[in-house]
Amino acid sequence: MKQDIFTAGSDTTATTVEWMLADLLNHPDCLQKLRAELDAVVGRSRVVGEPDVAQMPYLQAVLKETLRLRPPAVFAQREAIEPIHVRGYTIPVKTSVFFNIFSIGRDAAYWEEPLEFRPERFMPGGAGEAVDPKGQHMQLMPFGSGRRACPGMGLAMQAVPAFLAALVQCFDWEVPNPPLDMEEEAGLVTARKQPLVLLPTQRLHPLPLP
Ligand code: HEM
Repeated sequence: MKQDIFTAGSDTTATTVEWMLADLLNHPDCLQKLRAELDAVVGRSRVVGEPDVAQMPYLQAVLKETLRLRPPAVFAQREAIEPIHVRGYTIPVKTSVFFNIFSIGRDAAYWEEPLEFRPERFMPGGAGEAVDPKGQHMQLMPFGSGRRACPGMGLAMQAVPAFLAALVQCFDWEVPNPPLDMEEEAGLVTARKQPLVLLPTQRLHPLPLP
């Protein structure tokens, strides 16, 4: 059980932080907006933390957009406990059924220009404004849904954006060899194919040395 929690909770969260940062670096206008929100809500005299996340709608939108476009867990699996009829097909009892979380988030029937990284779609007035990623809306279910949905989703929705926000607040990030390669590695967790190599420059000094 402990092993399950560590395995399921470490790669997923680390990968999400990496993709968030990479997508922000590819979209400097989004990075600027996030910095402006950080300056307004937190300022520069302390490090952003989990309690700030609720006051930062743009940060939350960046997280949701990353989970839509680059969900770390690409599918969820269930077993039919009785025959199910879907669109003229019958799924027999005991059949494994896979939900393609990756494709659902990129479905053009639900998401305008689905391959574009656009956190604004989750901001007030955007088409995704009311869409909750925690398994209530089928067009976005990065944590799965139902009784076996991810039990770490509440933690992830707090800790991941707080960590990313601290990276953006405390450092400027330079891409040594632009453009960033955004290819995905096939696997249980969709990691970056190439490691995210960046050069950090300190931007604020949250823990001044004595
Ligand atoms: C961005 C972060 C995360 C994402 C996207 C994610 C996604 C998922 C998904 C899609 C599932 C399968 C759900 C289903 O079948 O309906 C799952 C299961 C699970 N997750 Fe997460 N997860 C994340 C973070 C975490 C964290 C932080 C923990 C623990 C601290 C965790 C623990 C688990 C466990 C134990 C399961 C298996 C649940 C079961 O089989 O009943 N996850 N996760």
